[in-house]
Amino acid sequence: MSQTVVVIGMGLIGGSIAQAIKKSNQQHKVIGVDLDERTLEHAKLLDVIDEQSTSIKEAAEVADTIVIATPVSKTVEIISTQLLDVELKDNVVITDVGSTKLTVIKAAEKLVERGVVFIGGHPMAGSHKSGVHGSRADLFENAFYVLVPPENQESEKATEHLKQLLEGSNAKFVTMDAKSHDVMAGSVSHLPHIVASALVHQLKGLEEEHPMITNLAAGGFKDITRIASANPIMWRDILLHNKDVLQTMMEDWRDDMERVTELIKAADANGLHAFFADAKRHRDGLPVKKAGAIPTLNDLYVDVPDHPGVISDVTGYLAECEISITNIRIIEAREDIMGVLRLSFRSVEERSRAEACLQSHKFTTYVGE
Ligand SMILES: NC(=O)c1ccc[n+]([C@@H]2O[C@H](COP(=O)([O-])OP(=O)(O)OC[C@H]3O[C@@H](n4cnc5c(N)ncnc54)[C@H](O)[C@@H]3O)[C@@H](O)[C@H]2O)c1
Ligand SMILES: O=C(O)C(=O)C[C@]1(C(=O)O)C=C[C@@H](O)C=C1
Repeated sequence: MSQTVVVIGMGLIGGSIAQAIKKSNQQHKVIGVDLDERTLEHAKLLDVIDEQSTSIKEAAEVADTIVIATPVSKTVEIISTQLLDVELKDNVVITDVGSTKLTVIKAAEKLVERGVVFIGGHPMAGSHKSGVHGSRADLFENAFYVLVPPENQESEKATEHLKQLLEGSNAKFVTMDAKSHDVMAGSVSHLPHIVASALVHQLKGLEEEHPMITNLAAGGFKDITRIASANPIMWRDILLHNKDVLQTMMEDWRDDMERVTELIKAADANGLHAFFADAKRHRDGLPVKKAGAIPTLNDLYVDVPDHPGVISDVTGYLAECEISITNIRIIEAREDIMGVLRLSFRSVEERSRAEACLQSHKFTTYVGE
């Protein structure tokens, strides 16, 4: 049966949700709502949505499902004020995609009191890029997608409805309570974001005295600080809405840094070794292949001889095989040694096809997981 789905906030996540819904529900109508008309024009041109609107009220009135994909403070405002003034359909299901859950669920209490079903949501995948241009139907493929249903009878039916609606995302749905979500997301997403941005601030502070410093910032710094390029409004809101959890985590973090400082001061070789060895053991044991904690990047490593044109050979063969690369990086390219290329693909299937394609051209490839 055809339904109307309204997605409020046509950015990276809203656009990806809209595309995933359209992928597996061609019969549904997806209306995109945003404050920014140009964003809506682009979403329409890119075929991300069927219709556009700048009015939450007008769109929400005709919606069977509403997905709110704005920064968390706006989401809270929309839920606790704007949607309260709307004559919603009787069986409407409302969800959000915000990176924090407790304040969002709390904000939804008034709607819930009115008999509206609200299920919190958070797809655990994304990017440091924002905006509808970066959105993709497969952005959440293989990633965990957290749902926070209320404790009542209708929630089971509504949860199933959402899972079905979002089936095209190929995400792995899990349900949990808001508090547990905020603690876990605080550890694996929010605290790392603060640390990444702090590292960039530290580099900035040294730039005047050491102008060469940015040239030396190689793999490690780039890997650990990529996320510092994300949207500051989104991250401001995340910290404001996971305040209590993050205060405690920052204190624990400070204690940890204090502990390492003491080990350095005391030149405690064993203590320092244990600090790194313990982290390595734990990090190496994290589920890389499974969806989740460390999302698979679908990477393929390719040995390349050190001669001019070899990278264009690799990309050329992949183009011939009609395989798109989402990221490419030279890991080792020093003189006299074999270089290693790291290629990233959208899915494991694409990576397998790339493997076969490059092996048929006599390249040695391996999956680094
Ligand atoms: N980016 C990620 O990696 C990621 C991953 C998972 C969840 N999230 C969550 O998803 C949400 C959206 O993030 P994003 O990365 O898509 O941001 P984005 O900046 O790409 O998009 C947000 C969109 O919301 C619109 N908007 C803002 N206020 C609005 C309002 N009052 N009414 C209508 N539209 C409004 C903006 O114009 C923009 O187009 C956030 O809550 C974020 O915490 C982000
Ligand atoms: O991959 C990235 O760039 C992200 O930062 C994605 C990321 C994360 O921290 O893992 C960011 C915020 C979200 O709420 C979920 C996912």
